Amino acid sequence: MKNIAILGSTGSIGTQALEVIGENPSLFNAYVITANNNARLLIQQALQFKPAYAVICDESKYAEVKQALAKTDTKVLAGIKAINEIVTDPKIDIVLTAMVGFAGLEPTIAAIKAGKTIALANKETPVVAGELITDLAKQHKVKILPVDSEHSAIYQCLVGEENNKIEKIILTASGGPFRGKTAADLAAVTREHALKHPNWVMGAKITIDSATLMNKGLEVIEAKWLFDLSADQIDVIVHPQSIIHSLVQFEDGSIKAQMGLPDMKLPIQYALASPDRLKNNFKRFNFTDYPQLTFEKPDIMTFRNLGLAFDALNKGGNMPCIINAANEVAVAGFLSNGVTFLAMSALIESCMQNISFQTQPTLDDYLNTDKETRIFAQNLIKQMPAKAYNLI
Ligand SMILES: NC(=O)C1=CN([C@@H]2O[C@H](COP(=O)(O)OP(=O)(O)OC[C@H]3O[C@@H](n4cnc5c(N)ncnc54)[C@H](OP(=O)(O)O)[C@@H]3O)[C@@H](O)[C@H]2O)C=CC1
Ligand SMILES: CC(=O)[C@@H](O)[C@H](O)COP(=O)(O)O
Ligand SMILES: [Mn+2]
Repeated sequence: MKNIAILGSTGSIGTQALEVIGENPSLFNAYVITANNNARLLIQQALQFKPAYAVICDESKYAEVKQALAKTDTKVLAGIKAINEIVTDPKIDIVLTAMVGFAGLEPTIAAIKAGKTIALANKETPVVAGELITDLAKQHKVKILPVDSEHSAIYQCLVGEENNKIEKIILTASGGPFRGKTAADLAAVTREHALKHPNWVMGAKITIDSATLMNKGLEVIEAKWLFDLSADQIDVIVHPQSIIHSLVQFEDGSIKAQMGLPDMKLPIQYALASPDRLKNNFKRFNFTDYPQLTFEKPDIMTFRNLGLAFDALNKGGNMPCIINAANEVAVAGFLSNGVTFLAMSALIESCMQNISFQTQPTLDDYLNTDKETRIFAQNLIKQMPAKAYNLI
């Protein structure tokens, strides 16, 4: 029986992880669950899964959760510091990082330092601090098992290939809801359009990232660190059906792909059960339902974020941290209707040009870069009319 700490149990990945745990009660136990402020769902999950701990980040919701769980054995904690502490509990086997955004960084570091296996969904962590995280994982002999579907695909393709060199990897991208659109079309798109992903149902932030292709940019950086690759070993191909989740090309030219219907429960289950595969009743892929699997080049002239992410990867240092923070502010601004779709790339580029660059950042430097970038980006949003951004 593995004890799992699910950081972000109330989100898209978190709720699907609980489904996987519920389907395999003899293998997995939800030992810790956490939410940012969704107290109602956290309470429901605690009543159903009976974890040892339920943590609510928003301290103003503590009393509500505590009262609702008063007659249970679940201990209730509050605040982000409580998450950093609870991940070190000796009974935890795996920490599933399913929180969204930069907030995932410190709990992931705390969990690695405590020697916990990491099931990594929070891609922002390796984007911001890939070198620091992978060095720490080596130092503490900790496994980082990818949950992101593309990285899980690559990881699965690499099983049994430990002695073989990777020539390159090919990350597949759906192209998002605006595939094929021109910049003029994009000037008028709304958050409602952008939130309709063609193949996946996910949290709001990653869904917008998919629409701008920033998700693929973040995944390129994530892949660099998880698989120790250089930027020119990472290709991106648009595959609108999201059936091939990614591919690895070895030095003999042979390509291995991992395929399946788009369903995050599979990579979540694979990470939790690793190295085993578990029998399940997930819907199976049928070739005749998909007479065409198609592939095309990403349009990086229109969807500028993918190119910006490659620039950040090539520049290194704290630049990926800068694009991550700028992107989080841009996406929040777009979701609240204050920033237009095209303005998001302009905002990110402006942050890349203006925030102090550091070649060898420490954790404190990342924390400061994140703060500095958010303030700068928020000021840009306040000062400049959205229309002006649209013209850049
Ligand atoms: N959804 C997907 O299919 C995929 C997601 N990922 C990655 O997984 C991560 C989670 O994504 P997803 O599940 O879609 O996101 P959601 O927005 O659906 O869920 C986010 C979770 O994190 C919690 N949370 C949000 N902000 C904070 C914070 N500041 N401090 C602590 N907890 C917080 C939320 O709590 P509350 O509910 O209270 O707000 C919620 O439990 C992201 O990094 C994403 O890129 C990767 C591949 C696929
Ligand atoms: C499910 C998952 O891993 C997402 O990251 C998904 O890949 C998003 O799709 P695109 O970014 O390819 O549109
Ligand atoms: Mn992905």
